Amino acid sequence: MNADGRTRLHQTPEWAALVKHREQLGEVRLREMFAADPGRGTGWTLRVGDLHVDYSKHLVTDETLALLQELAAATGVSGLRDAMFRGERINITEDRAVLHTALRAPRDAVIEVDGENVVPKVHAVLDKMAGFADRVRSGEWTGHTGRRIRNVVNIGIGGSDLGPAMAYEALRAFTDRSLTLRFVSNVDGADLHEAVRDLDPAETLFIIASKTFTTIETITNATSARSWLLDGLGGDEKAVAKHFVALSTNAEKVSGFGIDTANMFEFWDWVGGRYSFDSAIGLSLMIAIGPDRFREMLDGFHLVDEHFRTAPAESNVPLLMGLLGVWYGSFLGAQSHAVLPYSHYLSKFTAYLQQLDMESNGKSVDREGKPVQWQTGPVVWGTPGTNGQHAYYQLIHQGTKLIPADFIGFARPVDELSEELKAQHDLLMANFFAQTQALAFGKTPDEVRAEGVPEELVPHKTFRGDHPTTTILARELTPSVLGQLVALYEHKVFVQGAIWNIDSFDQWGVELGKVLAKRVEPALTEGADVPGLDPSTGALVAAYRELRGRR
Ligand SMILES: O=P(O)(O)OC[C@H]1O[C@H](O)[C@H](O)[C@@H](O)[C@@H]1O
Repeated sequence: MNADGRTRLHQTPEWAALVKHREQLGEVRLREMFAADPGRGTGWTLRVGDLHVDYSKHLVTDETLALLQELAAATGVSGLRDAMFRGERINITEDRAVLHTALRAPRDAVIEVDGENVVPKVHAVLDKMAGFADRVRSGEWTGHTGRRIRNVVNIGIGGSDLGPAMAYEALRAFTDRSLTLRFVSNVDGADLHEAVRDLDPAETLFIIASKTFTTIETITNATSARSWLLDGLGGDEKAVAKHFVALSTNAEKVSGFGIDTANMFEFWDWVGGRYSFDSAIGLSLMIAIGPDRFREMLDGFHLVDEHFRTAPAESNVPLLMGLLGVWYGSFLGAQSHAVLPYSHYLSKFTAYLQQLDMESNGKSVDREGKPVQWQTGPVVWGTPGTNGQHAYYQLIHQGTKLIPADFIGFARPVDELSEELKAQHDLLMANFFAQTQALAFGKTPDEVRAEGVPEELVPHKTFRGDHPTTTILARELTPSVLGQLVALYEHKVFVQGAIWNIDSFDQWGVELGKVLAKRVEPALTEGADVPGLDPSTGALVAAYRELRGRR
């Protein structure tokens, strides 16, 4: 029991019912479940927007799903969801509203934070971004020497990098191919070096993306980028105004850095970094794909927001995906979750989801600050599927770990591929379907024997199967579909955080390393003493100084 009288999650009857169900269920064999219910393949599918979602290959029965839904009801998922959409301060440790859903609301929507409708502000910034993006795209916005902008370099990290970088890759086929976009995040100077070494400063626009505008990696890279620009353009400080814009919530720090706030695109503290690429943080993407495509993407997000907000529990896709994750993590002991897109364009999608999911739900105290007695967020990992097949799928198929996976694929390749390359798409998707089939149904020893395999090799060539997957299939990867996919995962993460009773919207876990880095840096550069440095790190610092040629 908590101080406020709430029963803790693992002590609720709904949790106990799932523990008991798990014991009674024993081994789940997908072959048997499909044999008993041949309609499972067509019946266990849902549709949201353009996404066809198949969950038939999961280690669950009707009863499992019913019990999970009871857990969601008992833990107040829908109440917290409604509070989020209403703009209540559900990020309790930072005392903030959580309103990324307002970023994609239509112009006439009304969403209030502290009595103020934020939708007009959202659209005012979107309009300002659209005006700027159009001017860059048309060549009307020129650099300091009057040349048109041909290169856009986004400098940001975490939520100020991963979203636009991922979406730019995802929507490459919709981008203006005459523009070069690059993303710099790492404070390793090699990142900026490689990004600008072949660019002409006279044609390069830097977008400095930082919610707080205090992130040391970003400010350091932005300072170096400014030097590179000024060196290349003869040192006239006035050049900065034509080559630097900022995306931030912090006007004071932006002008302190030397960027005119007229060239700043604003967002607000109720937008979490990892939920921000549909805010001003998406400016680089908007320049690449144009404001109309960007709006299509926002409408895709909004469509899934509305689905999550209004669809009944049994057909609510983010709710279902969240519950399945809770089942595997909290009741079947899965530690990780693979996301495997069968699309080259989604090559950065899983990396993007890592921040979304792991920074949100990587928590070990509940909303009341008590240690959790249950598993929280999984390790999220994966790369585009076919590449993974030739690398780590072995472990998924025949290793000892339970790894639930999401397979994401598309029926059509992008239009601009040649006919020959388009024809390869069927082979790509044949792999997509074959893998989920093999994972679910495996290959029995008898099937292996029937192929004439010598007895001693039979165990090696047997596939147990029963590896659970969700299949998400859409016609093609458009801006709208990308928005739908991201919103689906945002809300999946929300559902899990709500059930586990953790604050999915803070990220205190990244703070300690930042503080310690600041403390250690003078030891590396000047050999200064670091008070309280532990012996292991102290010895490593000494070795570093020696290798670096500093004594
Ligand atoms: O956008 P910024 O304020 O520069 O923050 C960039 C990133 O850094 C932090 O360390 C947080 O962990 C992330 O949530 C955030 O997205």
